[in-house]
Amino acid sequence: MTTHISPESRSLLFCSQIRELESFGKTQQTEYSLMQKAGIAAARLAAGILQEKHLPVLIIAGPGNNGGDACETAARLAMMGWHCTLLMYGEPGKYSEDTKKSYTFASELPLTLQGYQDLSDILSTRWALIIDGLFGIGLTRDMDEHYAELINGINKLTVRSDTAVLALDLPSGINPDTGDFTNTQMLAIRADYTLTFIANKPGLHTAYGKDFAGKVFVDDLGIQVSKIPESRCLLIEVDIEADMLALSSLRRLPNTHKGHYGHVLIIGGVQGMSGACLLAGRSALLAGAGKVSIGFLDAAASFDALHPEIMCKNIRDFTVTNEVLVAGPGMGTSHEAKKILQDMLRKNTPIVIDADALNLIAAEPELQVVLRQKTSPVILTPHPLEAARLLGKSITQIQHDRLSAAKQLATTFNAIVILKGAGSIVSNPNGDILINTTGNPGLSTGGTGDVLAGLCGALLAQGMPTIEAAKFATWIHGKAADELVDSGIGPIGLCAGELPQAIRNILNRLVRQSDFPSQRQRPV
Ligand SMILES: NC(=O)C1=CN([C@@H]2O[C@H](COP(=O)(O)OP(=O)(O)OC[C@H]3O[C@@H](n4cnc5c(N)ncnc54)[C@H](O)[C@@H]3O)[C@@H](O)[C@H]2O)[C@H](O)CC1
Ligand SMILES: [K+]
Repeated sequence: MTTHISPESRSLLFCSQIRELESFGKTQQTEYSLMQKAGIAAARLAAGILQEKHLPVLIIAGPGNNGGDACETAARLAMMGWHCTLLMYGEPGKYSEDTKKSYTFASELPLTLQGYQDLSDILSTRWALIIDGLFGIGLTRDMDEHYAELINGINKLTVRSDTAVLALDLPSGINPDTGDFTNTQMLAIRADYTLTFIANKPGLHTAYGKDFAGKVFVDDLGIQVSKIPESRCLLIEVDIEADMLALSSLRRLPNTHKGHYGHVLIIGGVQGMSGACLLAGRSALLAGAGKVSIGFLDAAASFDALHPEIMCKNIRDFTVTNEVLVAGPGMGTSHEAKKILQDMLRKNTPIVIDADALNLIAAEPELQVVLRQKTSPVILTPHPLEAARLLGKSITQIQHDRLSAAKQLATTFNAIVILKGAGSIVSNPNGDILINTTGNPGLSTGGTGDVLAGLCGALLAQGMPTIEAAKFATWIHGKAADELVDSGIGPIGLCAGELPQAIRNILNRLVRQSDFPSQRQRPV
């Protein structure tokens, strides 16, 4: 039996694909059923979390097969000597065959079986670990009152104690495909760890799923790898070996000059918003662009006191030839801004479109036509509100299914899209989707989007292919924030202006590691 728990399973499968694999798995003759394998893997992980100390564990079993996984886990933990209380929902008479077997197995072992009628003892006990087997991928309706009471009670209990929560398959209440809640009450069990079965799932890595899943582990339950469909939805991880080719575009040969590393032109900066352009420009500079200019829409700053290397002019004084454009930071949405953007979109150069440039495109069908016709590389970097404007939807609709929104933007505008937010989505018009793994709430502050746009521009300017530039920029931007937080800078008070130096460190480290075979290692 192969029960291998890997924290790094990058392929993400949708619910319909998991169901197919589940059906296939059931036809395979093996010593253990899928449910038994799930229980064995979960008990093993729980033992690791508890560091083998035999403390009280609460296992919650719901009415479906997720509840069966829970019974199986409780049974295995009881056999290993843990003090288990199994809180049962649902009626044994209505269980699936597998769940019935697991329930019978558990009920014959030394553990405390409890019904859900009175939660007062449950919610006042100091559990070392709570295992959530209430609902898995089968939950589609709103929560009945007794489930709502349990979920609220568990979340209140764990927020003020050191009780750890392990979710089986997914935190109950989270949609496996989208990361949104499955219910209009916005209820889900908040987990510290999720052990997901058969394959990793997109909903654990974006939107509310990212908040509620904690650290994700994957167990394939021994399903033959050859049966697992090739996924078009992957987690972004930078891997020195696998990303060698993309990183090679950042290597520098001795006999080169600034012209080899491209010229990034930031376009924006109306009166009162020039800081956005400075942030984007500084980011492009520290991310390695050979030359950086800012074309201000209003009176230009004469130079950037922090980085006098950046050339500052009025945008009307530029003749655009082969620069990489970053349009939008602090651009405003005036008629003049629209005209300039229209001009820039017509140039046959790569362009990163952010902030007000996105708002202008959302409001002006003429600009949409020009954008769709572009043949040079385009990266759009909307946050959810900008995405909502571009698609004529509400933010709630965008966040309800971030993957579909990013996909729709990419196909509508024939561009690579980075939909920002917890678990940023990178979408390719060909249908491939990436979900970012780095970043933290320290990024929820003004100017971080300008830094991302500048970074995208710099990577394009240095010759990285468009999809790679979007992927690396998203990952490195989040990683920079993670490293700043690790060193005590943030999440509270992390400033966008602190990101470019951290980005520079990461880029140089990645290139160094990919350059010298002896130093190759994973960039963790
Ligand atoms: N089938 C297998 O061999 C394996 C399944 N695994 C686990 O099973 C779940 C999916 O199981 P399923 O029974 O389809 O769904 P759930 O357990 O999530 O529960 C759905 C269950 O609950 C009922 N229900 C749905 N919504 C509500 C509601 N709001 N109130 C009350 N009841 C509700 C619904 O009718 C169903 O009966 C999967 O996630 C895995 O954890 C394992 O992978 C092992 C193999
Ligand atoms: K669950």
